[in-house]
Amino acid sequence: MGEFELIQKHFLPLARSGSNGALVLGPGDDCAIQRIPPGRDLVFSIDTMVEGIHFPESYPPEYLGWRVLAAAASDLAAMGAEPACFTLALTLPEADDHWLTGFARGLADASQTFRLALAGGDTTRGPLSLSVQVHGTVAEGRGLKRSGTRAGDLICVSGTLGDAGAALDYLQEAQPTDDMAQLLERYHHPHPRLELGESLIGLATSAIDISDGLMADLGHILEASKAGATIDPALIPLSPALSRLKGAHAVDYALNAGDDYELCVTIPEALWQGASDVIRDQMTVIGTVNRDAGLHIKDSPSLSDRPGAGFDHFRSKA
Ligand SMILES: Nc1ncnc2c1ncn2[C@@H]1O[C@H](COP(=O)(O)OP(=O)(O)O)[C@@H](O)[C@H]1O
Ligand SMILES: Cc1ncc(C[n+]2csc(CCOP(=O)(O)OP(=O)(O)O)c2C)c(N)n1
Ligand SMILES: [Mg+2]
Repeated sequence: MGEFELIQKHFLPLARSGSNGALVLGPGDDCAIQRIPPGRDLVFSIDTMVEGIHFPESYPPEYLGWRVLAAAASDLAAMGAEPACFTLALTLPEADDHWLTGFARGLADASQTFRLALAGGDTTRGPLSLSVQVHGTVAEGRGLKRSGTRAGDLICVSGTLGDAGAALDYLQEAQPTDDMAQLLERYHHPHPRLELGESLIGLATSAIDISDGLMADLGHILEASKAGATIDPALIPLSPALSRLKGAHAVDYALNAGDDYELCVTIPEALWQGASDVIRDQMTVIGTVNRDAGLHIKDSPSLSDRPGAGFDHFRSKA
């Protein structure tokens, strides 16, 4: 199968089935064309996944198709953006029809679920890696940023944390228990909080999605906002499966493991009290922003500001 045949067979049908009003021109020309509605800002970001770093070797292609788009879409959720379209740069060691069929199926599922149309891409030969650029829009000037939180704001996270990160311990498990299977599902099928992100515009003073771990990603908010925070580890939402499997260590996964693709946001207390049940039901208050610099973990000074928290591709081992 040649490069053009591969694109025609596996990606053009996907582009047609997932097309939406945002795209004036999809794949097949030198560029795609996206129309930005009046009064909206374009919001865009790119993310790369590399075999052996972001997903294991011989990872099922259908999971990979979903995961790569979900992880990229999570950045749109963190900005409160409405999804529009994406491009895909795919580097493959070989054109394996079976692999491509599975990959395209997972990608199509995610494309439809997240309302992100495939706008174009690039296909090359080499070690397996994928880059996805996502585009969305937000009302002019309203995009949620990492900066903007003030002392007194509540720190809230969506869902439960730590499951996907802990799932790494069970990826090779031949016969996972039900609890392990629940964690593995969180790793294979992350669900970026797109609707929640959009609904937080006007409430959240800052936002980030948790890809590197809560400590690291909340740290980015605090740095961008020039603020500090105290969080109570006892308030961090954990799934029953994670608590059963990891006991007292469950909270360490929630703080540092990453791969959650949940949101961490700050909200002034009065706005949180008045927030809709739909929002409040998806989120848990875990602490407050304060003036003193640094991130403090209540009752655990040894954990506070622990250097090296989160995932850093270039952290030196020294
Ligand atoms: N090579 C690069 N050139 C320019 N900006 C970059 C580059 N790599 C990362 N960034 C920027 O640094 C910021 C943090 O990146 P990253 O940690 O990858 O964010 P995220 O977790 O949201 O994907 C982003 O604003 C991103 O655009
Ligand atoms: C096989 C495997 N090992 C380890 C991890 C853990 N991991 C790898 S990268 C990463 C952080 C997110 O990656 P990054 O490239 O920093 O994404 P971004 O913050 O840009 O969204 C995590 C938690 C994983 N997902 N899969
Ligand atoms: Mg990134």
